[in-house]
Amino acid sequence: MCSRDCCSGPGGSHRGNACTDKKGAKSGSLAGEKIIPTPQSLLYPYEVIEEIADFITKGSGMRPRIGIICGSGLGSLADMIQDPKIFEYEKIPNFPVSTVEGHAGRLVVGTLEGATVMAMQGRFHFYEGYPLAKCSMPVRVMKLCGVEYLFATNAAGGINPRFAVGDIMLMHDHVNMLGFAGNSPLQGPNDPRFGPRFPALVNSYNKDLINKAIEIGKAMGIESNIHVGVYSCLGGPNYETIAELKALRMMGVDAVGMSTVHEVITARHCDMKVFAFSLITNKCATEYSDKKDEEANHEEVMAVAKNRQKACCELVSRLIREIHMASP
Ligand SMILES: O=P(O)(O)O[C@H]1O[C@H](CO)[C@@H](O)[C@H]1O
Ligand code: HPA
Repeated sequence: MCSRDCCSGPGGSHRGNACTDKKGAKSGSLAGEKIIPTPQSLLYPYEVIEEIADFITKGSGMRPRIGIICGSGLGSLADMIQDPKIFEYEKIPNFPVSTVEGHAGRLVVGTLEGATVMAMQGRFHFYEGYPLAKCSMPVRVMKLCGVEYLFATNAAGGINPRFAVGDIMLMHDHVNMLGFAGNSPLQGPNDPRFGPRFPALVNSYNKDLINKAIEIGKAMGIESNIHVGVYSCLGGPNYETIAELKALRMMGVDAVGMSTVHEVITARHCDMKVFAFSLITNKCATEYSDKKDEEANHEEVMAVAKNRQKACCELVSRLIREIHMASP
């Protein structure tokens, strides 16, 4: 019997790290025992994620229901949390550290608008040298802490010419460029305690939450600054070339960044409801120009995020209030 609970009954076994059921059919992803498994999904076995989640729920005395990932310069989303219990990433067992400016590197657990929440003030990016499974590992920790809703936020460059700096794009879909290149946070043997081997990603972004956010934008008087669109994640850390931006636009991408997609994939794999938005911190040039001020830079990204944090905080807190009021 398989000790990881992933085989279908007696006789199930692991060959290498692949899981075989009693008929010998593989439920993991390895083609044969002589193939060295990709370390991706094996980096954090279920039990390790469980230990981290226990550390947080016992340390905070809470089982949060909503998880928030703060984008670059949007750490103030976590500052709204009441009675916060703060966990520095370096003190959480087996947690990576944040290396990017604007990502403080701490987990904040508490209440917001009556709901129990946990927020990551600092996310992990592929370009920091972390594999995607490591970047999105905290989403699985959230799941085992009890989180049902993931709120993922990011700073992004606007490719859609209708977008202005400071606008908010509610994500209704994504183009996973890292996936096009054969990379996924779910790569490697699958542990069905998290989710299925082949998760569907249509309708990943919860329509009810998008509609509620649009209504909230109207109530806030910022409807002309709210859009619904498609986000794409590139590996970074370099910003995009003009040719890449033109290609993304032709593919129907409205905003581009270097995060979020792998977190959403991981969240949908374990059946969390997802709400995500991009704060447009810069307009992406799609024509060649010598003007230095048209080049994307992280200082501008941070400055715009700081300027727009109030609107982003209000949108998030109002939406959480609605979720909490609908089912306390
Ligand atoms: O996606 P977040 O973490 O908000 O940050 C965005 O801003 C940084 C570039 O300025 C990149 O990390 C990009 O992904
Ligand atoms: N490109 C990629 N990531 C980003 C951008 C951008 O223009 N702005 C903020 N994050």
